[in-house]
Amino acid sequence: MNTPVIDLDGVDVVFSGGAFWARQKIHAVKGVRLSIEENEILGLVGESGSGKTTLGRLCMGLVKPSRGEVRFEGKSLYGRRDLVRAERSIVLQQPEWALNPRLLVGSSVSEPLDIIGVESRTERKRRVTEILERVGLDRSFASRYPHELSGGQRQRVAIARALITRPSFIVFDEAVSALDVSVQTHVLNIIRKLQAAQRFSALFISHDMAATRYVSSRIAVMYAGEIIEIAPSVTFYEKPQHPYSRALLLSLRGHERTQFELKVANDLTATAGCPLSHRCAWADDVCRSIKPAIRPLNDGEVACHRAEEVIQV
Ligand SMILES: Nc1ncnc2c1ncn2[C@@H]1O[C@H](COP(=O)(O)OP(=O)(O)OP(=O)(O)O)[C@@H](O)[C@H]1O
Repeated sequence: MNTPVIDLDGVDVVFSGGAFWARQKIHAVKGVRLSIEENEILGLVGESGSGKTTLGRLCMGLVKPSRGEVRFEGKSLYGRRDLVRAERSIVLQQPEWALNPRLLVGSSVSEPLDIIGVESRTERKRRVTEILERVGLDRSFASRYPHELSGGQRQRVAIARALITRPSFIVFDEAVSALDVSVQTHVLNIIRKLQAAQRFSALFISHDMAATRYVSSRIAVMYAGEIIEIAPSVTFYEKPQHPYSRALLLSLRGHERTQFELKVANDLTATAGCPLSHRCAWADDVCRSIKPAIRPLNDGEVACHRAEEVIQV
């Protein structure tokens, strides 16, 4: 088997939060084991505050694990100066964070070429034109300023900037969430086409289950810092194995009543058992007292004592 592009091995992240007179520990990521294979887009879904962005930042080497290890192409991401930054890129929700308002689009898009030492003006121009065309913008956009563009066009420029060095791994963190639905579909199609052309691997972080399905080959569900289900996209959307994943999908399909109280977001009441037991209609005494470990089931992995029964219904 090939070495995964990204490999998280038992990773924890603990932040210090709160006011200085009442510091508290925030356990944002807990014991995560996850790998992203070559040429794969892994979708990461979960409620606000579940730890998705922290996981994305871990994969970029922007957050240091408090425990465990993050490997990029088999090598630890930390303490290594030889890992080239241009091999990993990130696309955020607000393209404004990636684009300098005082720079022409062409200059913003070509900037990352400095990291890989592309100095020839002709070559830089050629690469900018090529990548702009790949995101559906003609060469005239290179001589415009970000404020002259629509939100969707700005996000396409941010994607072009992230991809110009041909990174092998990209994090899309809520990259289409701020766009109108019709523009969203257009940008998702561009991501799919670019992935097919440049064959990068990616972590696609989103609240939006439909957008995630559209681009991802596998789905991971996060809750309170933990991965509670991972499965191939096809089977996940047909037959999710965790009651929480089922509830997320039912709410997507417009069902208001699910076995979960999805509205009680971030109610992380401490329990010795399953962290979801206080919200789950399936929970029994075992769920309330013993924490389920994530385990293989069918063609995925799930952290639920009663998953075999859940998938029968
Ligand atoms: N730098 C930080 N310092 C302290 N706490 C942090 C930091 N970054 C994140 N957190 C906390 O870690 C937890 C997970 O946050 P994170 O942003 O990873 O979640 P998320 O699932 O991406 O949420 P959202 O969808 O709202 O962006 C939250 O409780 C958050 O407040």
